[in-house]
Amino acid sequence: MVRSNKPSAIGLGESIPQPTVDIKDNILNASLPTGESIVVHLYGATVTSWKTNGQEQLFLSQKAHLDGFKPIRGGIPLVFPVFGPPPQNHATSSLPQHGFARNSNWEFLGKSSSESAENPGEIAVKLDFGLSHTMLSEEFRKAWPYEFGLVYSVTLTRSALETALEVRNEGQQNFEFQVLMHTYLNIEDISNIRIQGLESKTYVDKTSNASSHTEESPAVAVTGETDRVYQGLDPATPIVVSSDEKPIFSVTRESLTDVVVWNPWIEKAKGMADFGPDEAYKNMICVEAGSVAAWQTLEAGDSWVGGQSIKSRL
Ligand SMILES: O=P(O)(O)OC[C@H]1O[C@H](O)[C@H](O)[C@@H](O)[C@@H]1O
Repeated sequence: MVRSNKPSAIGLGESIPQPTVDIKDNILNASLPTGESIVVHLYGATVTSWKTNGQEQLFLSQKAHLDGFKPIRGGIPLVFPVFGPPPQNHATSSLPQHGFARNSNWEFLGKSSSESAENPGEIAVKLDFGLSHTMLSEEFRKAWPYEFGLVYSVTLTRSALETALEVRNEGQQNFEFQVLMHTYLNIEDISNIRIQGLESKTYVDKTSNASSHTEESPAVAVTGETDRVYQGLDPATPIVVSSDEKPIFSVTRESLTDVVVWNPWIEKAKGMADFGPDEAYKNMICVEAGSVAAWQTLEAGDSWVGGQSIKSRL
């Protein structure tokens, strides 16, 4: 999205209402003058709420731990530097499933607001979060001893939620990483949901021995446990989630060519201690933009940026 670099109206004597940003107990609340809002926990830099028109767009388990005890079950946990259980004999082998970003304490780097170039008067707010090797627990630093810096930007506009991650290699050694924005979308009823934009793409089905398939459906329905890694997608082609044939979310990406579609369904939902209530699997679908089918190599001194933009209730 193109925005003007106009400075914030505050102090200029202009009357454009500005976003509000509060931080309390390591939780940030930001809202736009038009009413849209987000909540971000410094633990994991996890976005746990995104409201538009008074409606919650992200799913958060009622049993999610919000005290730093374990990664937050819901919202948008960030997966880095490994997706899933780490492979053996790899630099990430000693890390937990999905790495350390979602279970480390990030710092708030600051906020900025800007005016939409397309719709003057429409204000967006961007919150930046940082995590570097010096901030990791000793355990994580030992398990992945690279000198890195992450800057995660969460931008709330009137029509979208954008999340972007910059990965910097600040050391002398190259490193490999995977990244994923594990977005839990809030839905009314999984039986009415269809996902478009995946047809003819190859996917690995993690529920059946990582077997490889080609998606045949132009509108994928979720009728049982689903855990698929779709690969090699064009990031500019939106993944559209519809309910009762009405589009409710559209996800475009930048530099993220894989998309994971996950729903734990009945048994797995019951088996997760932090997932609740049991039937809540009907109210969520994870559409996760990432780069996970292969490894990104980042050379010493280089940086990489990837992100997603989610539009809701289109
Ligand atoms: O339980 P978690 O570690 O949060 O992982 C939750 C899920 O994340 C992704 O969607 C993976 O593809 C699934 O295999 C995994 O079950």
